Amino acid sequence: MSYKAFAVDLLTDEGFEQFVQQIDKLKDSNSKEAYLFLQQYADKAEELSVDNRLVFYRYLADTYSEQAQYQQSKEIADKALLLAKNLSSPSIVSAELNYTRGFAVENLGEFDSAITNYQNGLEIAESLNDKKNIATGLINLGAIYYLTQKFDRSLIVFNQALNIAIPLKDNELLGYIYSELGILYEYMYEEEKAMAFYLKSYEYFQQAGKNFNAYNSLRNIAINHVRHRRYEEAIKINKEIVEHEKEIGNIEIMASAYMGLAWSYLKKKESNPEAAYEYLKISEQYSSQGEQYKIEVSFGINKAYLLYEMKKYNEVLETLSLIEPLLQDKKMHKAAIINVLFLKSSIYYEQEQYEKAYHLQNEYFKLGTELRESSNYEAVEDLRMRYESEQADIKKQLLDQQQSLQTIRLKESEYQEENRNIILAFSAIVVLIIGWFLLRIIRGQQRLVFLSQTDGLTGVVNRRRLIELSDFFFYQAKKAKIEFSVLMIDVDDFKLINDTYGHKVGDKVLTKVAQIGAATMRSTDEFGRFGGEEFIALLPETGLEQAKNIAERLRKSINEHEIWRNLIKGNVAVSIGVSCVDLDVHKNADDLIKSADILLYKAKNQGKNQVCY
Ligand SMILES: Nc1nc2c(ncn2[C@@H]2O[C@H](COP(=O)(O)OP(=O)(O)OP(=O)(O)O)[C@@H](O)[C@H]2O)c(=O)[nH]1
Repeated sequence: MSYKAFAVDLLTDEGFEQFVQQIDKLKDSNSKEAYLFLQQYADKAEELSVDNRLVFYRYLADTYSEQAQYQQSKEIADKALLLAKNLSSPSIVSAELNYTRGFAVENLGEFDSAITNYQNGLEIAESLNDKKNIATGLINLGAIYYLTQKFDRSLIVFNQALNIAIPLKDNELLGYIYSELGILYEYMYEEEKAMAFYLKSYEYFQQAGKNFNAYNSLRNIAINHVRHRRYEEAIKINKEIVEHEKEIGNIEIMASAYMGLAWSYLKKKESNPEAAYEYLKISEQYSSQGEQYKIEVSFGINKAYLLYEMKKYNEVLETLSLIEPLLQDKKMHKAAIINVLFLKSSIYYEQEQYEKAYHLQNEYFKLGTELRESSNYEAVEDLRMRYESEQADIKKQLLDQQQSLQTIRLKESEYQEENRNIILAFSAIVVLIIGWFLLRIIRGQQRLVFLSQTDGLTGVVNRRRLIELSDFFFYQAKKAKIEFSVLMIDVDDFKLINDTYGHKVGDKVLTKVAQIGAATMRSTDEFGRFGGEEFIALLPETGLEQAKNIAERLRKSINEHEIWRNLIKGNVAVSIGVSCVDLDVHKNADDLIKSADILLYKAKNQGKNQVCY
């Protein structure tokens, strides 16, 4: 359907209901056409009654938002909210206008103002006991919370929304909640759960006939694929998306589809930087059409990363200089700033401007730690478990109320199969723009290992990094119930080596031990210097038995190495303590390291040059 096919005299109080129905249809099929259609009537709205005028303005503000014209959306919503003050009793359209305004300012980076609007809207909806709008307000609040890293609050309000939406059986609402839960789980590094929620939201939007939203859910699925580095698949899907441009009619999705293509072409096995650059340019054209703060920042960061990968360092700095003012003015979440710091410090490092690189890198780590601490993943984990079991209970109750559980399950599985086929047929996804921030942080942290956390003498990772990594592996082991072992390694009679051959030789011995240690490890392990003549090996996804074998192999490689002949008389030996995570005994990574240390001293006491576990 085209907006031109609409009759022009539709916007009257008498025909208003019909007008709204038509607009709803048009919005579902093509948001750009709905936007163009409403534009034609903007002047005519003055002739409507106050009630109808408010509804018209809400639609107008909504379509502005859908076209990423947030400033206009905000202005229209402000005008309408002023008008709403004249109403004799509160109307639900005031709640909706608050949500619309909140969404606009959220995308302009004004988070506090957005929270106020969402809370105002929620209050009105509650006073009118309008369940759907209460749920909508909760969804909006939940999204702001995860954007500002308050994951626990976000989880709470999404679950409140879910508890309202499930009995209402409102597919559109459920689509929104699952989509938001998907993003939240993505922020919490729960990739599989995120994917499951996106799929659910896709299914609900499909059932609700919400075309644009369904595409948006598919776009969110994309980030999941990209995180797993399935670039070929991402290319196929992004190409599908760009082919459906007319149907989708949204510049944000287009900008991110082309950005997704650019990344995939650059990072895939047979990298194609030229194609990547071309796609980057197309993406730039789309993103420049919108004034969306999120697009501007995200696009800029993505562009900078791509240029960095292409080693176009001056262009990277130029791009970053355009983003930085946006970050200073507005309260965007810290992830964006972290990315800018990382990129700048990496470039200064490449350009051998070490002092600048070091300075920025310190800021990067400080902010990274703050971000991690403020996120408080463990507390969220407990909440998550509670809510997931609660949801499972609610679902069971609902099913119990209907026919026999057996038939329903059968129907469900048929339905899921059908949906899976639809998804496979589409296989269309685009990158979720905010999600890129997260992806970039992970990469950033990996790269900076080489810049800062290396032991100056031996070249292996230093104590600080070992502690960070052990915390991370321990958290993973606890969360996903996978094993994690630690080897504590100490050079035997090292004082004697120092005293006999001097400190220089002592240093060489330490360097060689580090080199042999690092070379003996698997690619997933980390070998580093803990201090003095002590080393640690971190072995993620490794049980005690396997860790013992690795420790023994390491002890032998060091003790039997030929290199010692050139340095000292006899061979260098090490003692090793081996400990594997036992959640009944170890509360954190520090406990685990202490266990390994105790076993190391047992090995020393039993005669050195041996492994104890
Ligand atoms: N050359 C050199 N020596 C170091 C370095 N760091 C610590 N040391 C020395 O390592 C020696 C460690 O000695 P001890 O703790 O007595 O241990 P040990 O002689 O290895 O004895 P056991 O551990 O019982 O086998 C000390 O003399 C330290 O001064 C370093 O970076 N370079």
